[in-house]
Amino acid sequence: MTHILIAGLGLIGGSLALNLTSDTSHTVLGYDHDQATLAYAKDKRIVHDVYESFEAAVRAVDIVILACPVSVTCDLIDQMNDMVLTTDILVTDVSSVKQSVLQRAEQLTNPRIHFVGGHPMAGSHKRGIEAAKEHLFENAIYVLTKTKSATDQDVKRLEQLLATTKAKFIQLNGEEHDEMTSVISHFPHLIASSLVHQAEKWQEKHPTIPTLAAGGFRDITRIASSNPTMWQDILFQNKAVIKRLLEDWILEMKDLHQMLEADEAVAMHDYLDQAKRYRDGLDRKGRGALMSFYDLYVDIFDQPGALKQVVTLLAEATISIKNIEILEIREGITGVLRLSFVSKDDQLNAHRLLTTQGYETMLEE
Ligand SMILES: NC(=O)C1=CN([C@@H]2O[C@H](COP(=O)(O)OP(=O)(O)OC[C@H]3O[C@@H](n4cnc5c(N)ncnc54)[C@H](O)[C@@H]3O)[C@@H](O)[C@H]2O)C=CC1
Ligand SMILES: O=C(O)C(=O)Cc1ccc(O)cc1
Repeated sequence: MTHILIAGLGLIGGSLALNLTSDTSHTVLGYDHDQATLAYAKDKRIVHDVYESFEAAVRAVDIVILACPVSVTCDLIDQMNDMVLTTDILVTDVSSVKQSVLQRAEQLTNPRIHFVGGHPMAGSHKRGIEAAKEHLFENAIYVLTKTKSATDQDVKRLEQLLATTKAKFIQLNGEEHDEMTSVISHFPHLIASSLVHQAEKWQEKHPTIPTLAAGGFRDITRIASSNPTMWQDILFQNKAVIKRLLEDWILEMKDLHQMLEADEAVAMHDYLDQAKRYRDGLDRKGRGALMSFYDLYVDIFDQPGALKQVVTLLAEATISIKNIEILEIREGITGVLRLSFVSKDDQLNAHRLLTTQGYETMLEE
């Protein structure tokens, strides 16, 4: 029997708990500072038992998963270092930022603790245990980072433990991780929020702005609806990289301003074209750092009956859909469904099936 502690039973900790309890050889314990979260976790059997004391919980297990906000995770590593432990413990985390966590982990002097950094690169805009989902990490990239207190065997053990998540593991060092996640996750978050602020400011002049905010604006600002407390923590924990990206971004915006000022239409076209090429290529390169899928666009009419029809057709043909998004649709008017599939085969089979049924579809190549 492996005894596992999850410290921080929110969206990520709760989702991992749901995975780990599905294996009967695991006893999963939970620790959180929020009483209601502990009560919910126990009541819904998301964990086998809960603890109000972090130290008591650590003493009861062989493996600890730290799933609190990044700054709290750093403090918990320090607390574990001061504990007198009688058995070896494999410790990992789930933090979106790695260097600040690894810095603490590399300072560990407690010989009982073996630390492997972790980051499952999937989530949602929701927070808290009630949003936890067992399948949250399916096909997602799960980054692992070895520290000097851990062996390759520890990394393997963690991969085996987390195999039920169906995530894909890769190893990166902290610097690589923080630079890459800044580019594709943390910094875009800041920009999404700034676009929303811009819309809100312009709404003073044009009150109908929200009515016009259609597909493009909604697509690019979706992540601005995420948990502000968590993102504030991430941005400050990864401050050095974010500041560098922000400086580059400001220079690039100045270049764009200059192109308009000087009527450099060709340069602007090239800028947009180069972005389109790179963006189009991302989906073809298989799974990115955040997941990429094989997409199919389908024209539909008259929601929600039409949506049900498409989903039923695909379900009957056992083609599984990973994600559905409705783009720019209003009741009773033509709309576009974006269906995402995990494999190229599913995408092509869905394309064939729906076109033979008379649907107008477009494959994202
Ligand atoms: N939300 C997302 O999409 C993703 C988040 N992460 C990382 O996962 C970690 C957790 O994020 P979420 O689960 O989304 O947040 P969450 O807000 O859903 O859960 C955090 C949990 O930690 C608990 N907590 C907070 N401070 C605590 C403290 N001092 N002592 C004990 N418990 C405390 C909260 O009560 C809550 O249950 C963060 O480090 C985040 O960077 C990683 C991948 C995706
Ligand atoms: O929903 C999205 O697009 C996300 O960006 C989810 C997410 C949030 C934080 C992470 O560290 C990893 C993934």
